[in-house]
Amino acid sequence: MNFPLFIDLKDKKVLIVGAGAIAARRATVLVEFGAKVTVVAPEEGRGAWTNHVAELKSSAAARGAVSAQSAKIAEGKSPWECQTIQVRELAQTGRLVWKQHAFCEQDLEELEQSFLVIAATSDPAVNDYIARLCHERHIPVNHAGDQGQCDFQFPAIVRKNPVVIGVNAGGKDHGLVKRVAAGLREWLEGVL
Ligand SMILES: C[C@@]1(CC(=O)O)C2=NC(=C\c3[nH]c(c(CCC(=O)O)c3CC(=O)O)Cc3[nH]c(c(CC(=O)O)c3CCC(=O)O)/C=C3\N/C(=C\2)[C@@H](CCC(=O)O)[C@]3(C)CC(=O)O)/[C@H]1CCC(=O)O
Ligand SMILES: NC(=O)c1ccc[n+]([C@@H]2O[C@H](COP(=O)([O-])OP(=O)(O)OC[C@H]3O[C@@H](n4cnc5c(N)ncnc54)[C@H](O)[C@@H]3O)[C@@H](O)[C@H]2O)c1
Repeated sequence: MNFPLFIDLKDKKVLIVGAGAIAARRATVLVEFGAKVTVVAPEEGRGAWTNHVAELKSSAAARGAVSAQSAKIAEGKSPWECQTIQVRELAQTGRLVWKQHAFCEQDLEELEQSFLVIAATSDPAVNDYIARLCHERHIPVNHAGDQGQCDFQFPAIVRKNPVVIGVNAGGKDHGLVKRVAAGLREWLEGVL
């Protein structure tokens, strides 16, 4: 069972390696909490994010909705599904710095200055390598493809100022986490 530590991320450097769906989901949340995020990746991902965007578009078109986002919100989808912002847009609007190349030696300094690191590339060997670099330097790392190499996990976040709730199931059931968070969001609306 993981301990829910509530960390002040304001102006702390976070390095995310990879720019796919997972990286975008994490970057969106971290930026919102004030972290100074740098992404290192040659291009945006073509994995889950591409499917997600295609699904958003077809669902919006089917409903004749004004925007894909509003269609999803109307369907009661979770915030990550509605609100995740792509890495390119976060970079273009100055909310993070995107170093557009594959992770290499010149990024070591960035890694060493980071408070947290997220290894979320589609290449397991690169993720393993980043996790190892972090473990050797005692920098907390989240490895998107292997929970055994993670020092911390991402919770589902429920928040209404000033309350923040993080939901986690020890990495055993993200579907359960999503359902619990959805229930808590509804409940929090009623009590605050
Ligand atoms: C809470 C949330 C936060 C977030 O990620 O932003 C979260 N996952 C969310 C969504 C989500 N995750 C996945 C999909 C399917 C589509 C997709 O691929 O994107 C979706 C989307 C959906 O379900 O709609 C697939 C998935 N997830 C993990 C694996 C690997 C594995 O299980 O090993 C796989 C692939 C294997 C599989 O498909 O089973 C692992 C993790 N997911 C975690 C958190 C961590 C601990 C969770 C726990 O405590 O159990 C951990 C360990 C990551 C970590 O932190 O290291 C967020 C809901 C936010 C919300 O609703 O507000
Ligand atoms: N934890 C979770 O919730 C979860 C869910 C699904 C998948 N995963 C894992 O997360 C990984 C990423 O998933 P995704 O859907 O975001 O992938 P994706 O394919 O959409 O994106 C991969 C990203 O990695 C980048 N990349 C590849 N090689 C790189 C390198 N050498 N240096 C820097 N960047 C590099 C690509 O440019 C791209 O931006 C998957 O491979 C899988 O292991 C985790």
